[in-house]
Amino acid sequence: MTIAIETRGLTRRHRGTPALDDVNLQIRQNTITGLLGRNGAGKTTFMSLVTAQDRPTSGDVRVFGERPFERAETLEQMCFIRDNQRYPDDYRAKHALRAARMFYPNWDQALADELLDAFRIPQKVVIKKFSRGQFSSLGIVIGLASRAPVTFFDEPYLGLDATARTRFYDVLLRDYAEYPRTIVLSTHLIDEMDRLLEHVIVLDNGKVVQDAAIDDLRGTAHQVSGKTDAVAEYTANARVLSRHRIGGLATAVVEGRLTAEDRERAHDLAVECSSVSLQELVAAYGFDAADAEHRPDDLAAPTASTPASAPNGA
Ligand SMILES: Nc1ncnc2c1ncn2[C@@H]1O[C@H](COP(=O)(O)OP(=O)(O)OP(=O)(O)O)[C@@H](O)[C@H]1O
Repeated sequence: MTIAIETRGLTRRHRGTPALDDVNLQIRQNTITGLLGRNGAGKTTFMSLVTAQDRPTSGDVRVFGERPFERAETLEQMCFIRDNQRYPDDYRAKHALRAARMFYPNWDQALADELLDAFRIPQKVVIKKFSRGQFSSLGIVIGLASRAPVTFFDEPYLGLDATARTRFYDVLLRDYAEYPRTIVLSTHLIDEMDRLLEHVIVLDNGKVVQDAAIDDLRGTAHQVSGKTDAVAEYTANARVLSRHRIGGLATAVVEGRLTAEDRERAHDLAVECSSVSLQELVAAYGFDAADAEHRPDDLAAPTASTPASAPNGA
């Protein structure tokens, strides 16, 4: 197993406030990893640090064993597609592609041409006049045609219509199958993109709260809903990731697989247990107990049933 990206104690602070806090991760070569988490969790910061677009306050980043900063051989192996990419005012799509072709050693012009057509990217309009979706599409074309051994897509779908998003997912899977490489995607469209992902990293407040193969992650938690008292009793000894209450009814996401014993207890307490989607699970990891305390309709989160070690103190 080759490690493509490794970070140790990776920390980035802005005026003392951590955007990324002591992150220790290993991302395997030739996998598609979803980098997930709430707004401000640290996803873009992580990608910027690994691609040497920003420098850590402390800690270490290695890409294929090398420190990327000011190391051309490592930098040309990485492609980082983000929504605030800037181009010169007079640049059209062909100029952006020409620059990318010169930079990325594995560039595939035939794939770039195919995708320009497929995403209907205008040829005669300067990039600065592109619509939001056209701008995202150009990033997708460059990210895929670069065939960079390590490719980062930071929320690549902004402004894309449903047809274009589906096309992106299909082309990504097709090209990855033919040319395996290490791809890291940040996304909030988790249920839509989970079929692409083999591994998931969840960040919250700059820290890693989950790092697992997607198949291991599925079923690591379940949801219980019913009358508030009954849900409280069901969760009395459980590690609760999130809780919500509407009127006299409550829902909680509980860590742990749903066992036959759980089903029996649920039946006795007249509560309903169900599986959670990846999106619901990630939302539960980002659940903010402190916020919930201020909302009268939510159960006060930190209770005896919620061990202090739970993510976010939830
Ligand atoms: N240049 C900066 N100066 C001050 N704070 C910053 C700076 N860049 C990032 N931050 C802060 O660092 C934290 C992490 O930001 P980051 O952009 O990495 O989050 P994210 O997970 O990518 O969020 P989103 O899903 O909204 O894109 C945020 O609280 C953000 O406000």
